[in-house]
Amino acid sequence: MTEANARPTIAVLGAGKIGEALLSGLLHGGRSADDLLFTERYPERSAELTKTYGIRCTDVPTAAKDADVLVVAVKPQDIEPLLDELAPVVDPETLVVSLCAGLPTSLFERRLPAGVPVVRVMPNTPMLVGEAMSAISPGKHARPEHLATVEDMLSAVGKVVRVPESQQDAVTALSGSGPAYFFFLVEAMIDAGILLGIPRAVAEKLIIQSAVGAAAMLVETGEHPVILREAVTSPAGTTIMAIRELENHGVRAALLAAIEAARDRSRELGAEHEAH
Ligand SMILES: NC(=O)C1=CN([C@@H]2O[C@H](COP(=O)(O)OP(=O)(O)OC[C@H]3O[C@@H](n4cnc5c(N)ncnc54)[C@H](OP(=O)(O)O)[C@@H]3O)[C@@H](O)[C@H]2O)C=CC1
Ligand SMILES: O=C(O)[C@@H]1CCC=N1
Repeated sequence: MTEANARPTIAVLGAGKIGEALLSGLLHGGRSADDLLFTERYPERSAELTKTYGIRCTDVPTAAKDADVLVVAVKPQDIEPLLDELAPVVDPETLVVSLCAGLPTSLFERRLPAGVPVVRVMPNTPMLVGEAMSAISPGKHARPEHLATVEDMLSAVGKVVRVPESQQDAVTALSGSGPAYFFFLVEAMIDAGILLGIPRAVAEKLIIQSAVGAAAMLVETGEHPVILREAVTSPAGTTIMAIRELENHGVRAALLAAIEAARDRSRELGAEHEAH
């Protein structure tokens, strides 16, 4: 890849949930299957992905030779053997992009050839439908053109922001895990519908469309969530009775504590690799 705007060949190392979401999102965003590669541990999984997306599965040395961008998408707990495999074969010019929660760019810089550019990314699974929120941070050797390449890749599957790497553990807790909190809320609200005697299919429709509508209002009006909530909350009406129960049960405090715990776990995942 020589021209600044040329499409790089991208290899996803570890095509699990987020790796598959990236491959699928890139294809939907117009990338050609010929410009994509992936590695996987089990032949059944590789065959399934190749059948679904028409993308070639390869091994780590071939990915390192053929790709301009190596996207590391294994679990943080699986990083060490992958770094052992990559270190002898990766070219110091190849851009390494890590999607791994908690792992600092310095880990990759220490274990891979000197000078290799590394960009740390925290995406999320709405990537599958082109609605990811990704935050990117450059490592020591990543230059503006590397960040531009990563931004170009990720803007095909959603929105992208740049953050200092010191904020990545917090970002992981907020938007990386964020979709899970919304799914949890939707699941609980559907249960409430069942409690009130609404058939499951109807409860699902009511709640999912309410979630879609609320998200669209946040995006399209640009209003603060407090203003939007106040517009739903009529004096002495139904909503305020529910809000009182949410406050009585400490839902706001629970969210603050939950997101802080997720941030702490991200830090812990990084610290587990400090000795290596
Ligand atoms: N899921 C999410 O919402 C998000 C995840 N992330 C990050 O993305 C990374 C992947 O997460 P997720 O997709 O959920 O995890 P998965 O376990 O679904 O995906 C990881 C995949 O990599 C495979 N794998 C492990 N080691 C190797 C190897 N050496 N070579 C090739 N393939 C390998 C795994 O195989 P096997 O199944 O056999 O272990 C698995 O298929 C994590 O680091 C996580 O922190 C970031 C943002 C959001
Ligand atoms: O749960 C996790 O560790 C990963 C990182 C962010 C979302 N999923």
